[in-house]
Amino acid sequence: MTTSSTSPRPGYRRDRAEQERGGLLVEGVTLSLGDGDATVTALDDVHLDVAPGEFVAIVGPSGSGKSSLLAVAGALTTPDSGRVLLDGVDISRASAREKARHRRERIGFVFQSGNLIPALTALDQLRFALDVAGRRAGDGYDPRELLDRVGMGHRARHRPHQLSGGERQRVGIARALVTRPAVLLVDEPTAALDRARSDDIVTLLAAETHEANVATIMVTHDHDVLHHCDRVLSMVDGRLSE
Ligand SMILES: Nc1ncnc2c1ncn2[C@@H]1O[C@H](COP(=O)(O)OP(=O)(O)OP(=O)(O)O)[C@@H](O)[C@H]1O
Repeated sequence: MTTSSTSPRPGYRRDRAEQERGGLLVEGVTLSLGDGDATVTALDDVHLDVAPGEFVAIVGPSGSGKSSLLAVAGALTTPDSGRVLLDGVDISRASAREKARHRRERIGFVFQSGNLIPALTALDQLRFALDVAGRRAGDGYDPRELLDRVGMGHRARHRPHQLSGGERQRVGIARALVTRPAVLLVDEPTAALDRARSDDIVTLLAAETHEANVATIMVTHDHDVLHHCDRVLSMVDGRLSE
């Protein structure tokens, strides 16, 4: 697809000043993976603008580049070209140490099945995330209040093996949000859940995106939950479109 100055790029909604103030801006990002003849263009001139409090879903076939986009937006992979701005700061060219700091302090990740630490209670999962980010009491959300907010206050002392899949996912969402990140990156959150639980979890993600005023990107194959999202974008062959 060709973009020109007269046709807005997919995912661009806000003016420059707003983009500089907050949220996530992916600007002309290209990423190749592999070597020599086996090189694949995983991301091909991708533009994406997600405002604070906005919930954006990305759908697309297997191998289209969705995970690559999350990796670039989460400062896990450095793009070949383009920029990734978090609250107006370009994180794509930061040093490895700076990127790690952004991941701990400014970016929340939610994975398929919660990815909780087996030995820790639900409450300690959140406390640990605050510790790792170097946060003190009052700096970030109160872990107990946040567990209540995601409907898990009554499971605060339970360990992951004592929780259902949906409950683990709720704790995973609370853990990702406890540091008050600017961006929440969510990878297939409903893959391990039945339809009713899936709907509950994405309802919660939508509510928390607005409550925490975080810029959320969710990659999903689950078309039944898309009505909870503010915007749905498609990824095909490394290109993003509305
Ligand atoms: N480490 C790698 N080395 C080489 N090619 C890779 C590597 N990781 C991914 N790719 C390729 O990059 C392209 C994009 O992959 P990506 O995992 O981002 O797609 P996806 O849309 O997330 O797929 P899925 O829905 O199956 O998770 C694919 O063609 C994939 O084969």
